[in-house]
Amino acid sequence: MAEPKGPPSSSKIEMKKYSFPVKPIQRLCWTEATADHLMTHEEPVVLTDTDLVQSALHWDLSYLEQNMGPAKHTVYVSKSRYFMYYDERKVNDFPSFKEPMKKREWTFSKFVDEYKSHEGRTDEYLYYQDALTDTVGSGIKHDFVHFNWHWVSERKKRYNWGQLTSNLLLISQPGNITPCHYDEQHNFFCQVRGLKRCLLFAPDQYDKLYPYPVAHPCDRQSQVDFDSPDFERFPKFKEIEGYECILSPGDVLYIPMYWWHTIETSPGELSISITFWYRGGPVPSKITYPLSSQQKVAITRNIEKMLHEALQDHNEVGPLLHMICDGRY
Ligand SMILES: O=C(O)CCC(=O)C(=O)O
Ligand SMILES: [Fe+2]
Repeated sequence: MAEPKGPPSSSKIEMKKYSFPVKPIQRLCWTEATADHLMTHEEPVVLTDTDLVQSALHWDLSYLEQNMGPAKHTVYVSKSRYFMYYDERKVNDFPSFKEPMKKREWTFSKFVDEYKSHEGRTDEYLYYQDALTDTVGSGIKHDFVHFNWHWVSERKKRYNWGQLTSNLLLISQPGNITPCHYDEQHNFFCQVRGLKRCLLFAPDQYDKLYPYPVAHPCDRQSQVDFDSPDFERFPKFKEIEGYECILSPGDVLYIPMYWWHTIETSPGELSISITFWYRGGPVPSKITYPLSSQQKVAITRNIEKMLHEALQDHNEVGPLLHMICDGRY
């Protein structure tokens, strides 16, 4: 079968230029054997023809404004185009930590008003990021019920994933960027409106991406500034190699658990996306060795958490790890 026609490449739609090498993420009709092979091996793939969120492809700001209901929703406000996630529960342990963005709780119509008044501004940017819940009005409930739940639950069973945890609705201003991080869940990332460029890095690139310590509010995020990498602090970033795709409406990107990703909205237009996040499956009854990079990342997280818990001070974790390793391993 011929490869399905794809959206434009990043070189054709003015997006950020990076110096590291990237390979294309394959774009395949979900019924193809190669797509199934990639998913089975927890490798990313852009799936076409899933109809997963077909019923949402008509969503735009005015439809959402009329149908989202009166509840409040989370909108992040940032002084730059970067929206780095941080865990509010960890902020108090790091007194010098500066929140990279502010969290606001707004009704949808307040968001739309703010969105319109922020168009063209270069001092402040907005990014709506909230879970779809049953507070939404009947129009959106209807669209939600008509997502391709049959298809997605068949995928969950086939790949032995755990339960669906949430569907995050992401509404981005043109040009917004989510910096590089990994999540501890599998994700069917669905593009509904506009274009997004996704750069992914395999879990074995961990040492080249220098994540913040687990106790830090920016746990799971890379410390490397991709626009001007500090090669003295992060020398292995010079060896980074990634994968790239551009998503257009109807595309579903499988982002496997522990795969790093940074996502950029095209500068041309607003973007709407919906995530389907699934927990990892149960530990297999027969473990094979050597362990995968994913399993090793899980181990490092547990070691860091255990030391933090035992020492009760995140400042003591590094020195203890050095005491164990320096001159020994
Ligand atoms: O689309 C984005 O800006 C970020 C999405 C993301 O990180 C995710 O779905 O895991
Ligand atoms: Fe993510």
